[in-house]
Amino acid sequence: MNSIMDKLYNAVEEKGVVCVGLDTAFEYIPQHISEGRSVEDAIVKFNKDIIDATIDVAACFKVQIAYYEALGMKGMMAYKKTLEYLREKEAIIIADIKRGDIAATAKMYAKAHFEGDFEADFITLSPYMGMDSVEPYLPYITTGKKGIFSLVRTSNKGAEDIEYLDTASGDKVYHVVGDRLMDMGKEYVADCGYHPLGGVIGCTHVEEGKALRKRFSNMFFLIPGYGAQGGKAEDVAMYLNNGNGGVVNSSRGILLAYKKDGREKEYALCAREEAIRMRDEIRKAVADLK
Ligand SMILES: O=C(O)c1cc(=O)[nH]c(=O)n1[C@@H]1O[C@H](COP(=O)(O)O)[C@@H](O)[C@H]1O
Repeated sequence: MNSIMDKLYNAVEEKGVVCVGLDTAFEYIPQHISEGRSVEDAIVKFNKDIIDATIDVAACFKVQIAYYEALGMKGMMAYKKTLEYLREKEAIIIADIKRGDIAATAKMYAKAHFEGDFEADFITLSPYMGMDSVEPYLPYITTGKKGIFSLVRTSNKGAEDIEYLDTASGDKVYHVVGDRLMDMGKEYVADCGYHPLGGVIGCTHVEEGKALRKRFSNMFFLIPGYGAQGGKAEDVAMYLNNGNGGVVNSSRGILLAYKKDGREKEYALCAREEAIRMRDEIRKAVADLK
């Protein structure tokens, strides 16, 4: 069986590491698109254009649910239609929902985002309620069709507040989280060598890149922080294994690429150019590491 991890691994081999972040704030949409359309239609039109323009150069798409939830029902309709379109195009979908709750509730989140209107291939989780808050997702993971990305070491400054705390063993809290995921994931390692309990590892603290890659050798990384948050291709290259083993998200950097040269009418083409530039820059950084 071609599991979701094998699909993601193969997509990276074929298309590179770029994960296009559909964090579509309504104000990002150029006026000629939003004018005369409902909020829902404008978001869907913008997202479809970005998807069409980047699908052959993106390993996957990450849809950040907050941007849609913030708009109420019309936002959630746009979210549903965006996921439907991605599925129609056979794109790999990461739903960035960052859930974390007791097992009974987590079971409902799993159903909500691995089935039905909001079905995605991967979802993001916050593991801070412990591994019993992650276990309810396993029935979906055992099918080989679904996976998760749990926060491990995030890209924000506040990562230092809790994730960086020292534990009695000398490890940081984020090491312990990663170890637990590695332990839980070992039963599910796919043919490509990675298991579907991936980790979110921001690329804004470069000094740890190599160490994390070594310690969590068969954990697939979702790497945010490139571009708008200051992460560089040289940093990202260290979080990868020969250019695979992770996908690198860029949201604002891709969606707002048109603003740099005031090319509003060409927003989709600008997104494509930026995704290609990013892909090639990271490929070069990986090659330079060797
Ligand atoms: O889980 C995430 O995706 C995530 C984790 C993290 O540590 N940092 C982080 O920025 N993110 C997400 O990655 C995206 C980054 O967006 P840009 O900074 O615009 O590229 C947003 O959707 C964030 O919610």
